Amino acid sequence: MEQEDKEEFLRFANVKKTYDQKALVVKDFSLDVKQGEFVTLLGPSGSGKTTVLMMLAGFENVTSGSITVAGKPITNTAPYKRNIGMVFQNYALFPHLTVAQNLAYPLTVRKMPKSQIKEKVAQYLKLIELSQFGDRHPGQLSGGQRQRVALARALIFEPTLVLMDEPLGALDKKLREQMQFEITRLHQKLGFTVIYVTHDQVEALTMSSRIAVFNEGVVQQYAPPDDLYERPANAFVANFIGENNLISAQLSKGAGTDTIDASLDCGTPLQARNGNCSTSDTQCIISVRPEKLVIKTDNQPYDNQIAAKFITRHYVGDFIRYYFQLSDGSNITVKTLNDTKAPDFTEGQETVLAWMTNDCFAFSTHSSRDQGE
Ligand SMILES: Nc1ncnc2c1ncn2[C@@H]1O[C@H](COP(=O)(O)OP(=O)(O)OP(=O)(O)O)[C@@H](O)[C@H]1O
Repeated sequence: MEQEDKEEFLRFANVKKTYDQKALVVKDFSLDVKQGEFVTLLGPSGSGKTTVLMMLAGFENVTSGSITVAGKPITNTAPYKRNIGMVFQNYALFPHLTVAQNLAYPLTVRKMPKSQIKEKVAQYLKLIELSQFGDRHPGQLSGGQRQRVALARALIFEPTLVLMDEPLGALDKKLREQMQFEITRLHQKLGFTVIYVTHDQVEALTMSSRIAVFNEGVVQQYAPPDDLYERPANAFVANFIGENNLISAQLSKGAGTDTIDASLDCGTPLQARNGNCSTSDTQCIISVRPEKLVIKTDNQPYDNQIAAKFITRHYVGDFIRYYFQLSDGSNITVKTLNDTKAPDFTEGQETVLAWMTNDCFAFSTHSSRDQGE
């Protein structure tokens, strides 16, 4: 990937933050971002994502640790001198100024000559395809148009770093998708570095070059979207990103190796890839995604299989979600494409589910990265 050749641009090193001098809301945050990357912070509510952005922007001080941009510490630099663009969910446009005046504002405060400002505003209005709307006020625009103006205003002074905190949170699904496309297009065209916060996993997976999954102020995994989805580092990430069946099991052998033998609590033996189990683990959590499970209808061989009882199925349009129960009462979900092969069952009917070892992980039961590590 071309990003690999680039220098580290932004670096958080062991950043900690407390608001009340008691509890750390950011416990030990370290992250390297390369120039031009699109990095998303993803995590449950209250895990410290906005706090990290605020410290980077300079609106909150850092309790300890350092933040450097292009090798220089910025923690003592005033916010307006950090040259960082910001986009928030609520647009934050000046309602009494026209669209063109809103765009001109960051250039005026930077004392750019008037003729250049005019040129630049026209260029950015064109970039966001709102050339005809320069004389309107924000109140005369749709939500999507307003957010495009907010985006252009954050970019017009050519910041090297742009922070976006839930920028599309107020938009409906269709507009959101259009704006995701728009932000990606501008990012590719202009080459700035983005630190993005969202609750929307699909948004994070489709837009980011790398995602940092947060829990309780600590990064659990920092990786490109496909790695995160296909190779979660621990049970927290496996559970947080996408859907997963997480089933408790006993380790039989192989905890120090790449492939593990285990038996589910219902007694069924299986093989799994070693997610992060060590030789000290005796129990583990088996994770297998619903779309990797197959409802057996023929004799095609699979590495693992298990008897299950059909409970119900939900029609979701392009796919069907089946709910089954294992003999120990635990539940398991299967997702299949809604095609002619999607089977029908009656409630309580016995069937067999199957999957490949490669699609299945064993994770330690005490594996999430926390402050103790
Ligand atoms: N100004 C503040 N004063 C005191 N505590 C704060 C302040 N801002 C945030 N917190 C606390 O810090 C923790 C992290 O909050 P933060 O907003 O960074 O999380 P988040 O991951 O962005 O959450 P969300 O996804 O809900 O926006 C929370 O427990 C929150 O209550």
